[in-house]
Amino acid sequence: MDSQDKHQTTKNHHFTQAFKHALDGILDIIHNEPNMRYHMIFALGALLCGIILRISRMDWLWITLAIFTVILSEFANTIAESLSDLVTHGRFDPLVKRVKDVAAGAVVVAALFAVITGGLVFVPRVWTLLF
Ligand SMILES: Nc1ncnc2c1ncn2[C@@H]1O[C@H](COP(=O)(O)OP(=O)(O)OP(=O)(O)O)[C@@H](O)[C@H]1O
Repeated sequence: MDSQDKHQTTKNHHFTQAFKHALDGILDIIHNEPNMRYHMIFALGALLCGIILRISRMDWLWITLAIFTVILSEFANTIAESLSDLVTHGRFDPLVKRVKDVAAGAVVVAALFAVITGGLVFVPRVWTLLF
């Protein structure tokens, strides 16, 4: 990243520049949001279980959907938090409380979807293996 890029406020000039900034965003959220790292560890666990238990193509679709739903909800949550902090600078605001709580709720709902999906896919397979 050159010094001009660091303080860029204009539109991206080409695809590689846009992609690099998108990559910066992904690395930033992984580096700065512990919850994102937990989501990724769980996702890796689900992928390993899928490989070990040889789940079907349809089950892979559900597991992938669940993983990306949780990850995207964490992106949305982080965007909401960052914009809120930008506006309030640490000052309490009831509307910001609502924004942050609703955004956090979205992550919980997505995580619930992932837990249910994982349960529906993996539990019957483990059950058949054990009994
Ligand atoms: N400026 C504010 N005004 C009102 N309420 C706030 C404000 N900042 C934080 N809060 C309240 O504190 C809670 C925690 O805020 P914070 O920004 O630390 O989110 P978090 O859920 O801990 O973040 P993360 O998703 O990174 O764990 C929010 O859900 C909200 O209820």
